[in-house]
Amino acid sequence: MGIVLEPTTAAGREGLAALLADPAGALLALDFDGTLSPIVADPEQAYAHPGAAAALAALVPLVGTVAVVTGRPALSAVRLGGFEERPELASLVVLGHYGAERWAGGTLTAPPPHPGVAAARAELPKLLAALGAPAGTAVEDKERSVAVHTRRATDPVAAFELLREPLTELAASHGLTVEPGRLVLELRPPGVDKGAALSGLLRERGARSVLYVGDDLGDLAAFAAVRRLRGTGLAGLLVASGPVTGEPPVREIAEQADLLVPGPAGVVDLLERLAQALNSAS
Ligand SMILES: O=P(O)(O)OC[C@H]1O[C@H](O[C@H]2O[C@H](CO)[C@@H](O)[C@H](O)[C@H]2O)[C@H](O)[C@@H](O)[C@@H]1O
Repeated sequence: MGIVLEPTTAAGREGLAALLADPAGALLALDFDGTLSPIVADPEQAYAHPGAAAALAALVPLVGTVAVVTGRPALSAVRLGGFEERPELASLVVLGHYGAERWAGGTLTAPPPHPGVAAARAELPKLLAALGAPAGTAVEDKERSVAVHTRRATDPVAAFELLREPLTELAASHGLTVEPGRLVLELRPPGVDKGAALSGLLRERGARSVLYVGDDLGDLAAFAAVRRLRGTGLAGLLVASGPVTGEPPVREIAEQADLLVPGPAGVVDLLERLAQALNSAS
């Protein structure tokens, strides 16, 4: 079939074989930051890899469903991904805010905002000042959540550790949860995660196989869902995107993956190889 992809696990090889044998029954789901887009200092500048939208567009007519599952607001991923500029991506589904939002067919559906987010956001500046958060600590207002980034601090890991517990307490005091990620602590409403989001979409589409690609702690819930569903007969291939920007891959993701690819360029290469294999089989 002309595809050089070698998952390191038997389950991963089964997942890949099922996807190639029955593409109409497959759901391809990918995280955004660190997977389709490189990790950069400014979250507003995290544009997708130049080949990402084209690679996704090539797969749309070949597989059952193509989706992006992200912690970002869905519209932020749509914009940075350049998804709306490609008519071939009209059927792309983007699940944003860990599944709380859904963008499909150009329309966004989302629940009302959790009141705790506005309250936590209002208290953040005073708390960060009281904690002596170092220069470079940055607040990303995501509307349905608020994220505190430490990547631009002189010692990003020390800043992350300084803020971790107090932000967890602030979140809890407003009925929110803290989602840790790559040098980011996000205060967001509980009750949704990428595992529930992915499982729901798999059910909705009646998918018989799934490929999920992720790079960060927020993707672990999706990895866990695929591992659980494999026990019920769904075929699944778990791919880790990493390392990126000189950072090692997130350990738990790399450990649980069936295949490791080198960052967004490696993800795009993987998508192109899949499309090539499916085209040559049809
Ligand atoms: O679920 P994802 O699509 O992976 O989104 C997770 C978070 O990604 C973004 O932050 C990360 O990428 C930034 C841009 O490269 C980087 O500066 C930051 O250090 C990373 O943590 C995004 O800003 C967050 O809102 C997302 O929740």
